[in-house]
Amino acid sequence: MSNTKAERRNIILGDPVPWFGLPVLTGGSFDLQASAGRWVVLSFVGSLADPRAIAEVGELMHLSTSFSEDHLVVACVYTGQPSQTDHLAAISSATLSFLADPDGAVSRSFGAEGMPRTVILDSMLRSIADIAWDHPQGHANMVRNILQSLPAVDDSAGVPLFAPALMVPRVFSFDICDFLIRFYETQGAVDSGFQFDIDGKSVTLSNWRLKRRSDAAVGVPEVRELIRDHIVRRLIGPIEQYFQFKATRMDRYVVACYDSEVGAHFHRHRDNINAGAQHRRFALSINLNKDFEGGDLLFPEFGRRTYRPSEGGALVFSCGALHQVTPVTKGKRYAFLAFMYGEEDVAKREANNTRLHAGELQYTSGRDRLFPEEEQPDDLSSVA
Ligand SMILES: O=C(O)CCC(=O)C(=O)O
Ligand SMILES: [Fe+2]
Repeated sequence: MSNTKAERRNIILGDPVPWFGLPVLTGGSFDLQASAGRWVVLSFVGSLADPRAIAEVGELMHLSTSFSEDHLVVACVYTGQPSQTDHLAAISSATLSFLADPDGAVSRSFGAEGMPRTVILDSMLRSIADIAWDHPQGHANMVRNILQSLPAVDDSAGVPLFAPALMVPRVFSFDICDFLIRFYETQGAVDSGFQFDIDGKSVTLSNWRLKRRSDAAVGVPEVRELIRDHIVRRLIGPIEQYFQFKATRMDRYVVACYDSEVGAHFHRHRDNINAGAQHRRFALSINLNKDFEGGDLLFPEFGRRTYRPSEGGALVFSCGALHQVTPVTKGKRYAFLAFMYGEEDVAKREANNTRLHAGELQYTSGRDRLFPEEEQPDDLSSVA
């Protein structure tokens, strides 16, 4: 989303900054929302032709090499149309990227019009520093001092951080867990794709750098019923009690497997960002086994603490939360995965059908009901 109409705006320290997406000069794209959960350094350097821009970027490049990508990332934002990008490809890294802001709209929205500057964000994408090139103590000097003084994200709040996730043990019995693992092994699984938005519409593509997992969709009515029944009896209550949300719909019943043999993992993402996924409210992960290493959930905005549901236990979290699954390093992690939402989201989901690329599964309300007995036959509901 390149915000072409953005007005000039000054950053208010402490406030969240606007999310944006921009192309990376060396290929791919940068999404600010997916970069949360670490210190983010946005350096608006103006035109690549400016010799000072080259000098400032040199300083940032040097600095970026001393940090890990879980701690800090630097993105240098250029305006105009840079012609030579080969040397940028050579110095790009996990902690340093170069973004194209051809019409300067994003730079303007960060107050960088006229005076290049570096804005530093915390793990929740709120600005903690705004350093202009004309800073009296020197721009590069100030940036260096700040970056070197930043604590680990885990220590950045001054108190221990916990993700707003609900852990509910014993939703599935061990027998159901074993049954679902056998179901996965006998039914056969397919490579699990990652959703991208292309031209405003969502499409599922395979990208093993972002996600490596195999999924078996649960289509058999009796198995779906077994799952639905346990979720309704054991999980809907706690979700309502602790999150004040009545989940009445659930979809994407999948048994997933993360296999250490292929370094299975799921990179940082949010579940409700894509055009066709905005109806999703809560994500549900139920682990089906425990004999594996790695494969933990992590919510980077709340530090590097990891979360692992017990065998048969559920972890429920907001689809708006940034999360990732760490690589499985030993054995296989099996999990039942689904998304939950409510009656008010059905219309949104139906409308989202037009925001799915051809070939994506179109939604029809019905099979996602958690309380099918409450379904009103159409002919009755239309009787005045
Ligand atoms: O493996 C998990 O527990 C979470 C998977 C996930 O984040 C997703 O499918 O969107
Ligand atoms: Fe997810």
